[in-house]
Amino acid sequence: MNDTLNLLARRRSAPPPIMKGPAPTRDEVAQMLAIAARVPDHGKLAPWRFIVFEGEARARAGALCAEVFRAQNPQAGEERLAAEQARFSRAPLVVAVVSRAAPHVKIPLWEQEMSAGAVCMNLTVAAVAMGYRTAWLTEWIAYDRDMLDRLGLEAHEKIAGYIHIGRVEGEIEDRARPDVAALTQWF
Ligand SMILES: Cc1cc2nc3c(=O)[nH]c(=O)nc-3n(C[C@H](O)[C@H](O)[C@H](O)COP(=O)(O)O)c2cc1C
Repeated sequence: MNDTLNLLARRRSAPPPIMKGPAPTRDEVAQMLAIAARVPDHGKLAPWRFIVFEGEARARAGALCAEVFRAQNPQAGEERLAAEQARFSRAPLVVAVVSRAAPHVKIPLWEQEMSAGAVCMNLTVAAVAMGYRTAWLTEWIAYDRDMLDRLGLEAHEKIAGYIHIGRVEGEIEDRARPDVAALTQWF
């Protein structure tokens, strides 16, 4: 297998809590995002955008998580609030891929949203090819309107994924993979 196939055949996610720095450099991030944006995109709409959380910005975003969580769960204990404060700090870098899909005369919403999924996967593969490990997460912060407002998402925008990126030493045990033959029909 060549390097590309080998990467794709072996890639697997890593849990953010075991991710270490250093974070990708600004140049590396720019390269990752350029590759991430190179996806099939019916109508050339670029129906997605990025929000990058790095360094102290992760703590600022975490403070928003804790604030929203506390407002909605007044009984929340200090431990839970500390976990919310740390939500964006588990990995050295988090990139939110935001779907900007909107009604269009020709291009269905579904196709625009799938393009955002492709962006997430391209970003994942680019980061892994650069020596990092990743986790594509959504969690409650992808669906809570108060949180999305605080992150500056417009009403029609959605989080396709928070791609967590960092360094992990050693191998990570794989998960069971689907039986592809059982899922494949040769028509
Ligand atoms: C859109 C999307 C959202 C996901 N959100 C979560 C999540 O919030 N929490 C989680 O543990 N896994 C989540 N996952 C699953 C992981 O990203 C990942 O697929 C899985 O942990 C292992 O798969 P892999 O090793 O092939 O990457 C999500 C996957 C997708 C596609």
